[in-house]
Amino acid sequence: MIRTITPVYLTDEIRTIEQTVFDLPEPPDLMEKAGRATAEIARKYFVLNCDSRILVLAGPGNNGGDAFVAARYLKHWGYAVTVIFNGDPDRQSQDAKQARLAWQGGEENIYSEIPGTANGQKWDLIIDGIFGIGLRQDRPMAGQYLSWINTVNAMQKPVLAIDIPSGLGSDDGSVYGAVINADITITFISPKPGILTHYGPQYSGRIIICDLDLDPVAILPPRAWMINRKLASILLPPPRAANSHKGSFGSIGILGGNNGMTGAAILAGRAALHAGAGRVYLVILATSAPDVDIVHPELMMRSPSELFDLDTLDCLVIGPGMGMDEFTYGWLERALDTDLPLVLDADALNHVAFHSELARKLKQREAPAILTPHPAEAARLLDTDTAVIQGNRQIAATSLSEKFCCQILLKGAGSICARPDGTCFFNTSGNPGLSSAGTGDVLSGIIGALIVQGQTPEDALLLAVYLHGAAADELLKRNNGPVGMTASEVSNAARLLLNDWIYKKS
Ligand SMILES: NC(=O)C1=CN([C@@H]2O[C@H](COP(=O)(O)OP(=O)(O)OC[C@H]3O[C@@H](n4cnc5c(N)ncnc54)[C@H](OP(=O)(O)O)[C@@H]3O)[C@@H](O)[C@H]2O)[C@@H](O)CC1
Ligand SMILES: [K+]
Repeated sequence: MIRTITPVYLTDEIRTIEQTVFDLPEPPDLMEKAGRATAEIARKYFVLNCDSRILVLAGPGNNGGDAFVAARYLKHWGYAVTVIFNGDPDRQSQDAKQARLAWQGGEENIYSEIPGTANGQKWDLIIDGIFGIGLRQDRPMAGQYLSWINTVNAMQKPVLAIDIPSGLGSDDGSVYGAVINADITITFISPKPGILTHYGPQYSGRIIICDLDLDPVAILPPRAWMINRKLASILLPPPRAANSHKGSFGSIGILGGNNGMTGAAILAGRAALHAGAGRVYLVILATSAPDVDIVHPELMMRSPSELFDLDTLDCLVIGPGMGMDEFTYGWLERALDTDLPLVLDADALNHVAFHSELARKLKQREAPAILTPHPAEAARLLDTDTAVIQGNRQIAATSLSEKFCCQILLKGAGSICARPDGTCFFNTSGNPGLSSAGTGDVLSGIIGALIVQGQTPEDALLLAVYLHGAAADELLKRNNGPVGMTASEVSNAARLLLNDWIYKKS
């Protein structure tokens, strides 16, 4: 299954692939392919005509080499192209030098500075080839390159980034000084983690992958992949059999909703219903817990002990709005002692972070568990701070997975699903509309619902994360967000989408 989906490589891995290709008896000209592909994307995706003026920024390395090649093709196709380059020609690689000379061989000029900002009005497209995966993170960006990036961003013109928006860390998605704000990023060989997570989704715009006619998976087995529509469709449950019954779709228990937070448990419960669970048992811990959810009376209310006495449960979601008192500690301990698949969210994670005996139980249990921390919860679990988590989300997610021997979903822009074997998946759906209270509760309900319907916890997690983000994207399309998007709407939209996908309506 995994072989058919899109791999994601770290910079070192891309370098290994590149070196393997260069060591071939007759290596392909990767820079020529990369530059030409860039020019083709410019022509295809941006509104250009024969009068269009294109500004190409070429940096000192091979990203700049790609830019020179792109400039040559675009010029050849009739556009007015201006190239800016102020690197040291003597320090260019052989390929980049050749690309520059081929541009100059066409008697074209090279300028060392972007013409004054007043002239910024004249560009129809800006191509960013300043830095790619070779951006040094130990050297703060300064001087002319910092100024180029700020100048381009201030122009607010269409921007195509080559390989990765300049200034973005290709492995971590951090901002190193300043970052080009791109409309489209054409990325080579594989998408880089940095464009998929942290600040990447904000600055990369639409991502177009160009494999340069290589089969990277055959060269280097990947350790990370993208979660996209293609992967989601592979993971979908089959259409329901005509003679199915509620028992066919499993029973989920959800425990949370302490005083002041009953909504969290209700949201998770409703989401589990919408995602197709056959039976949903809900424990609302609040002293004034309602006997029934009037909107969804299908939810079966139970006390905690009644829940644990059920012999039909297939998965337990524990934590949404649960609170941190000693009783909840006890219920979590009891959950960890079951052999049910568990989804641990919110305060269940905080309990694990603060009580080493719970962490030990979690690590030692044989049944699977999924932990769904947001960055602050992840920081507590790793005993660090949020900035460290966000500074390298992939490392944080894999460290958590290793530490607790569980699957981890590190939430936030570009959510990461990590497995204890060190592999991980980057989600590509979702938008800032999800930044509101309750969306995490909905997600935990969806994950659990897919598990009780028979999916492996691994598959359920990937599909749930993508579905949850895609539901938010649907709401965005209909202008129900990002401002004011609610968790309940995400839950409803997820149901629509899941049915659409399973029954191939879209
Ligand atoms: N891999 C592949 O298979 C393929 C790769 N290709 C392309 O090559 C790109 C990678 O090229 P790359 O390795 O030359 O690095 P790149 O991003 O151009 O930057 C290095 C230059 O920037 C400089 N520099 C760095 N940090 C800096 C800072 N903070 N502030 C200031 N300067 C800084 C650094 O200076 P130095 O450290 O040497 O002093 C050096 O001059 C890749 O992204 C893709 O576009 C394609 O052609 C086809 C296949
Ligand atoms: K770039």
